[in-house]
Amino acid sequence: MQAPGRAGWRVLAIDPGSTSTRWALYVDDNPVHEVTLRHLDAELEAYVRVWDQIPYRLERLRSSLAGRGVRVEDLHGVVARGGLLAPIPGGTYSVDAAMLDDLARAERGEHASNLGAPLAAHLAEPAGLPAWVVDPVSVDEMEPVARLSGLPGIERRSLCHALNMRAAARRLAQDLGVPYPSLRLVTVHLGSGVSLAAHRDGRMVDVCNPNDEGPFSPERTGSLPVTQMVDLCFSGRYTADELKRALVRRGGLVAYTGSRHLPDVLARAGADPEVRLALDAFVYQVAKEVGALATVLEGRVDWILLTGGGAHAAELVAALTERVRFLAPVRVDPGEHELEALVQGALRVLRNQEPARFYGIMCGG
Ligand SMILES: Nc1ncnc2c1ncn2[C@@H]1O[C@H](COP(=O)(O)OP(=O)(O)O)[C@@H](O)[C@H]1O
Ligand SMILES: CCCC(=O)OP(=O)(O)O
Repeated sequence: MQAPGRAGWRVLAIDPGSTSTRWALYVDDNPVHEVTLRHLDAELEAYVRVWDQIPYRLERLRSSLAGRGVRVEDLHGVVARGGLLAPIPGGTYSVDAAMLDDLARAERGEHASNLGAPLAAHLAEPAGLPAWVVDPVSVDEMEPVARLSGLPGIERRSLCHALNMRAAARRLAQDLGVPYPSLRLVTVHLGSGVSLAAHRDGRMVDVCNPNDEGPFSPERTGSLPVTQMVDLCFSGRYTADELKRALVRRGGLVAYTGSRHLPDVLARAGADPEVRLALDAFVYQVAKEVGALATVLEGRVDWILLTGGGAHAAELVAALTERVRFLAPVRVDPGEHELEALVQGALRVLRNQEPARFYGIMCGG
């Protein structure tokens, strides 16, 4: 691997989302460029599968990089958001054939983050550079006791906003001047989906998967009463795909209020009792899950950490804090910082602070 030289480590980070591809160039810990490329529905709907978007997004990335004068051959590596991979421990993973194979098949689901590894590899490989993903959404460090659902054959799945929750946990540890593994934390990612995790000994020993369970979110239902759900499945009103989409994209706050945007919901809550009830129920359910994860940590919680875009909403944060502060002090670290978290993961490898892991080896490939 190339040495950093006087100019420092130059890392390109890529974060593909459902309606955008964001990229950033960092030199060491400092951002030089941060760019969001927007993708219109009309541009993406031509692609049947998420994987089919690779040439289109790659072309947009290449021309945006060229427009800013960024040359791939001047970099030390390319890092991207990981996708719906096999359940693996957290860390920085080299993009390898087994990973690309898994993402191309998308057996664990279609998600824009599945594009991170192939985009990074397409840019890095011709220049002989390493490509990595960091803390993908499928990070799984759950204990055996957390996996049972109550029905043999259905296991709880560890899917969550691992990258942002772990990065916020590391920032908290750094600010406190203690190692991250020494902290017992409950983290809450307040995004369009709400993920939670209990952290102990540097591992997320239980998580709340926003697509399957826990509180409702700005656009997801979370847990539902199971017998009523069975009736809905057999009502003939939806195909399986339609129902899944409704649960993860059109459930929760947007279903009750017509909006998935917290500032909008908060602004209307004063005058509209139904919106107020939906907002109160959202806060109630998130707080209830914080309490559940506090019991995973036997009540010994050092901090409750609120992060994600929703943590910018002061009224929401105040209401949530009011309900959970009896458990532990609450720290607010708003925003997603995913590009920065990706770069930090790459830098830990470049600086030999952590080895890169190999997906194929981890998954027995
Ligand atoms: N600056 C902000 N102030 C208040 N609410 C915000 C802010 N940014 C995002 N949100 C809200 O947080 C929720 C999650 O949004 P976002 O962070 O964009 O999530 P995602 O990336 O998961 O779609 C949305 O309801 C959004 O309206
Ligand atoms: C599946 C957990 C991660 C997640 O929900 O990501 P998005 O909010 O980006 O869909």
